[in-house]
Amino acid sequence: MVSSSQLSPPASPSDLIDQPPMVLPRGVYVPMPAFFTADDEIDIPATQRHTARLLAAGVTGLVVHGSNGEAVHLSPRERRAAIEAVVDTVRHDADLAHGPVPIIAGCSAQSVRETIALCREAREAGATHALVLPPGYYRGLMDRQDIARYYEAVASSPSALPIIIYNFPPAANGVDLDSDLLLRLAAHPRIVGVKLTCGNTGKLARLAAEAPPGFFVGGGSADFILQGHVVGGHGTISGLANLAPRACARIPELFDSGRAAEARALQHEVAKADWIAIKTGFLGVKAAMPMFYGPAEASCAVPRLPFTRLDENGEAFASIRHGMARLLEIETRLAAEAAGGK
Ligand SMILES: N[C@@H](CC=O)C(=O)O
Repeated sequence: MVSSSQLSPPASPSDLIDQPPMVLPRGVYVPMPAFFTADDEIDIPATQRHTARLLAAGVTGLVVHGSNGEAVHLSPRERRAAIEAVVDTVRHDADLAHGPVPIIAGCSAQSVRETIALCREAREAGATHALVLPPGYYRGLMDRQDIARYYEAVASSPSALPIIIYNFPPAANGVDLDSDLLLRLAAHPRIVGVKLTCGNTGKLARLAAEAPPGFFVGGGSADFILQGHVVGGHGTISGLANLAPRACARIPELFDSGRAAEARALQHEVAKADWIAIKTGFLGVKAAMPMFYGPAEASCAVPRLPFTRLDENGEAFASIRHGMARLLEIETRLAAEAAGGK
């Protein structure tokens, strides 16, 4: 799924300073869950297993510490450990024939200073980009100028990584950046993309039309991959791709090869399953891991307190079992086809 050779291999932290921002290739980016051991520590082997499986599925890039990754539950030391586990797997992946993989770290904080510090730590751990929510805690005191100042100051710091704006209003106290502000920010040379979890495909179309070349306009949920692609978006950064990376990638491929009806039919299935993932959030994605990857991954379903794993006899779990069954069939078929084609 990587379609660009513009990326250089993961560099040592000092190499990344002063380099031009890496352009994100079109494709499927996966915001990974955080995995915990029975002792509530970061589960490095589970993190690496999942990284390897996503790479084998051909995903374009990985996101550590997005909303699916329980970033707000992690200490700085744990954030670093998870990024390093992913970076290490990517660097040593023997099957990685398709080139370097962007590793995007969630680096959201409320002040410019703290956000830059998170970016610096993520860069030192090997991340290539930072995914940053607008600050929302003091929403009532902030105007557009403050939001613009926040992003431009972070992006201008030599310590920061290239920035991807994370427009997800429910996670930012309702702050929803419009296309005028996003286009202003896209002009900054180190603000290199946006994840639109707001689901506003009109905004997505305006950005695809008017953002500078190389600015990545990504949908932020799997339920509008086709809609975003048709209007010129560059891909998706979607939690559902943890479970069905091949189905997510297949939608634009079908469309581009002139099979629009099949692309639409697949998008319908993905959107139905994604609605379950949207309603159950990271708990649902985690709960579905053993369904998609086998009972040995049951420990992956465990979140950090105050959350608890979904009750296997409860309604939410039943909705996952039923609502994702068709997607599981499709993903299994696509995986078999890929294996057969090798
Ligand atoms: N629905 C979103 C949630 C966070 O951005 C996703 O799919 O990742």
